[in-house]
Amino acid sequence: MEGAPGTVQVVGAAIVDSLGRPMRLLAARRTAPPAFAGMWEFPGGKVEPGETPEAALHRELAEELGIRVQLGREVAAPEPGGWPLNAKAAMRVWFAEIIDGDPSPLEDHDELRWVELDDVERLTGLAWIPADFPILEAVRAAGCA
Ligand SMILES: Nc1nc2c([nH]c(=O)n2[C@H]2C[C@H](O)[C@@H](COP(=O)(O)OP(=O)(O)OP(=O)(O)O)O2)c(=O)[nH]1
Repeated sequence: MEGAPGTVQVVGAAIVDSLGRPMRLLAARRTAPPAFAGMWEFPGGKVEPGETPEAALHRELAEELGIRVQLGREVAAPEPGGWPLNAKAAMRVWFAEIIDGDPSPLEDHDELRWVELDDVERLTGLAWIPADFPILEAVRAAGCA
């Protein structure tokens, strides 16, 4: 599904240790661009023309982290295009569990960290991209449901 016209469609993964009983979330620290370098995010990226959002997410996770995942449910977002990131972009986020590979920061990240979902202080204490905080809250709420 395409996002709203003129909107850059971004996809991200809330990678958890187990889709059935998520306890930990994998946070990734960006290396670029300078405005986002050092900030934590949901690994993912932009959907390319002709690509489905799910295919884009699988591609990005393979490129960036060297993993294959099983996607779980989508983290319900306030708009069909997903979570607003800025004036031009919105991100849809899916839960995901690793089914192959050991995640490593191959591209775009310099550190990966598993964080307990119920350790709110530690999780929200990371310097996430500001637009990600509401998403993080929804991930926690959905994951702990
Ligand atoms: N991947 C990701 N991007 C996010 C998050 N939060 C957030 O505001 N963004 C923004 C940063 C970027 O402006 C945009 C995603 O771009 P990207 O740089 O990850 O996309 P990409 O891998 O396809 O990169 P490129 O081809 O444009 O170089 O969305 C997040 O949690 N994950």
